Amino acid sequence: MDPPEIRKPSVRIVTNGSNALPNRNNTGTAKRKKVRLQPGHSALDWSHKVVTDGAKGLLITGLDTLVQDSEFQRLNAGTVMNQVAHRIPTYKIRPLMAINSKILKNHQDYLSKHDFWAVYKGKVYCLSYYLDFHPGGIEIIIDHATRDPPDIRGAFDRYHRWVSAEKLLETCLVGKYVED
Ligand code: HEM
Repeated sequence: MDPPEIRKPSVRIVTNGSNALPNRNNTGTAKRKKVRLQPGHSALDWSHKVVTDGAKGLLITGLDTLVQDSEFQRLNAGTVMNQVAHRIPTYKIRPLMAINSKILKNHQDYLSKHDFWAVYKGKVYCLSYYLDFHPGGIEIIIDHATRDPPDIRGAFDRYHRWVSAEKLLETCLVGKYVED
């Protein structure tokens, strides 16, 4: 018996010649583009860093300048300042520290990336250490986090709604974002 005839699909697949995926795929999320991470920067390495350094509050940069910032002192008088002075990890401080756009801008050193904070769902996170672990690269986060308004929630959801940022950045929490 002759083998069944194999028919070519009638749908023509059109590419732009660079193997790029279309701008939006059928799940409604945006084009995916992974970067090559440095050795020691896998998701597993990040989980380890969170429970070691993060738990001790060591994943937060810029605290020395923060406590001297008069705008920060104005917004966070009393019990919060006390906890910061006692070096309580910021993710444990209650009520959360209040950060406005003026304070945030002093911690968005996107050229050296040594002190980089971003707003996600109304909370301020320190991404200085996480940036090198981000599978989508550093620039895309910096680009969105330095826009006005600064909340990266929309962009985040367009690329990976399924990722739990709150969990990944649990110990990178600086405080809550407040309007000026
Ligand atoms: C403006 C904000 C952000 C944008 C536009 C963005 C974009 C991207 C892109 C383009 C990728 C590569 C997608 C792929 O090919 O898999 C990616 C992957 C990823 N990003 Fe982001 N990202 C943002 C913020 C964040 C933040 C704050 C976190 C962590 C808390 C994060 C966690 C991840 C993870 C875990 C992956 C891997 C997802 C997977 O493999 O399924 N991203 N991101």
